[in-house]
Amino acid sequence: MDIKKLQDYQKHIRNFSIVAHIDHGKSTIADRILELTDTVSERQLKNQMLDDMPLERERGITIKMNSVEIKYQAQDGADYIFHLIDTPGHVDFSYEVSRSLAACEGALLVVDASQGVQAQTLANTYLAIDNDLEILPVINKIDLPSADPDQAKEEITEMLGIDASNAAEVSGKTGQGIAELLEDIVQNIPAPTGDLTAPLKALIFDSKYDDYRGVVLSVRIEEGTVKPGDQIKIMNTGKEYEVTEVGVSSPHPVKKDILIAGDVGYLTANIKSVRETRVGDTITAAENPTAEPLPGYRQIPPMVYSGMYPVDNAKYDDLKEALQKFQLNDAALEFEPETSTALGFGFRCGFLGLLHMDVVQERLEQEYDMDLIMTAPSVDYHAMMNDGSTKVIDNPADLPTAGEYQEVQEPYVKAEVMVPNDFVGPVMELCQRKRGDFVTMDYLDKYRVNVIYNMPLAEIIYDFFDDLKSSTKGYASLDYEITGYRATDLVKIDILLNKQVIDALSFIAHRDESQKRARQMTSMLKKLIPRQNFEVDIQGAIGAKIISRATVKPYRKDVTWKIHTGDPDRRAKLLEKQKRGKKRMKSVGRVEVPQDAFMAVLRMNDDDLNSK
Ligand SMILES: Nc1nc2c(ncn2[C@@H]2O[C@H](COP(=O)(O)OP(=O)(O)OP(=O)(O)O)[C@@H](O)[C@H]2O)c(=O)[nH]1
Repeated sequence: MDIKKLQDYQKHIRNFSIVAHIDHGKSTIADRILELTDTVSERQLKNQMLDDMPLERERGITIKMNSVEIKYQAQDGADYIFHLIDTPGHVDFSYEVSRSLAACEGALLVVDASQGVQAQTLANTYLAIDNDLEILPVINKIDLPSADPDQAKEEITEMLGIDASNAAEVSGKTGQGIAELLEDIVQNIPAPTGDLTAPLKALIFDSKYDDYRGVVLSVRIEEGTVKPGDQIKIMNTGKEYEVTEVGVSSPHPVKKDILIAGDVGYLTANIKSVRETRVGDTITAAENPTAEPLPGYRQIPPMVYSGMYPVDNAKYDDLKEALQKFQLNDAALEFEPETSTALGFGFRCGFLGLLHMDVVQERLEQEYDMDLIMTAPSVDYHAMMNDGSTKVIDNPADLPTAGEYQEVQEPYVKAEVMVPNDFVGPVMELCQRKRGDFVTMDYLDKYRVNVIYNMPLAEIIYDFFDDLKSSTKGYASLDYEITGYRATDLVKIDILLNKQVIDALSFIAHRDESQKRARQMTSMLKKLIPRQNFEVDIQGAIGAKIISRATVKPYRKDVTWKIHTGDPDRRAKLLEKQKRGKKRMKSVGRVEVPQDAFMAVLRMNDDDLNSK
């Protein structure tokens, strides 16, 4: 091994991430960089190359981060190696941002020239600062007529304390300024400095299960080197493996002979089981281990829980296996078995937020071919029991009956909403309606205000974000963090179908709102539960007291009655459609309940009730 050569190579590495507020153009800029450096040929370059999961493309959001090795010949004539690590932009995924930043020396801070600094810009910049990264401000979308790069620079300097006077001005759309940005990266982001001769010390920042190669680990080598044939040890578990392959993603896997301190790449070592590695663990050499592991990652607790059940009860084991595989790619997903009298055997799953929950459900259905019923999301409550113990309730059905506990506490968040002045009124009105307590209001500049409220997490996870967008014409941005638990006056509302309590439909609400919520829920269920050949009686109850009711009338004839004499093709199609619809139905007692009904609690907004 020629150390001099490797040291010289190391000096030419630049590891960086792109951080931004959602939609400010991270992925677009990444694409332009890939294109300009010929990392991907034009034929290969699909829009937003880094977002390779179908779901990401569909939704236009970056969910899992990816790293790409880019070769760049700078104006000084030398060849540089960039490792660009993409990060997700949604609040639900900030834990992944933090993970990817730990693998970098620098970050491009992308700010939309027409929007300026927004909530997630602040949050992500703080994560970058926490990781001691060199931050390069980049003003994007300068092609827009509404762009005001000087204003954006001023905001970065004032609000983040980062000198942005020399910030790159680019357009991810037209490619303007990207060439200069590449030079900026070479000049301003420091090269990694890890000791090449020290024992191996590498951080696992992501892992992926591959049917052929087993677990593929994304690693950042901090010290030493690693190559195929080396014996490695995972420090957390003490387990040893022989490295079978190392390489980089470019963005497709490219094998390499060796990875050295400063490299960001992948490693395989016949790691078979889902539970053998954890993102955040340190890898070292088995024979000559490093003294101390790297700091690792904070385990981010789930914020939202929901029951997940196979539509077909016989698929329980398949679902278990799918969840286990899935969890390898998604350290934030938690699950444990649970049973529901209504739905049978399933799992209680913990998610980072509603978007995360949707993403997990959709991917399990698409990639693992599962048909799932999910129950309404809930936060976890703490019940202070009469005997002095604390019971954690992540399933509303488990809330003990009144009298058995002293009080129930719910998680609270500090919510920061950044809005233009004109919308302060509607934002405050909304926060108040969601049981928020006003904390303070900071005027950021002439135009914008940061409004801070303490609010129950349960109010945020439902439709707060959508309501916020619609009451501010999309101008507001939201950031929140859990601050603790508070006792509030909560009650459990049970839903009965034909006099039978359906545990999967129970939910928890504030007592002041319980009557309204129960009414909304029963009328929503009336709309969602299809007619059956008998009457379905829907009731909302607190304990034994019925507080709302609705009835689904029986149907008279089968759906094809209108066209009995008509086209047989159409009749067949209609029956097929009906059958497909059934896939997502669950028989609860005798009543067929569709998936939507279990999510009805999410759709009980005021408009629906007012329209009654
Ligand atoms: N006019 C203009 N539009 C841009 C520019 N850069 C990005 N966009 C558009 O802005 C939108 C968001 O861009 P993305 O690159 O997906 O944003 P992102 O920050 O990666 O978003 P997430 O991955 O969801 O966090 C897309 O519709 C882009 O086409 C630009 O320089 N000019």
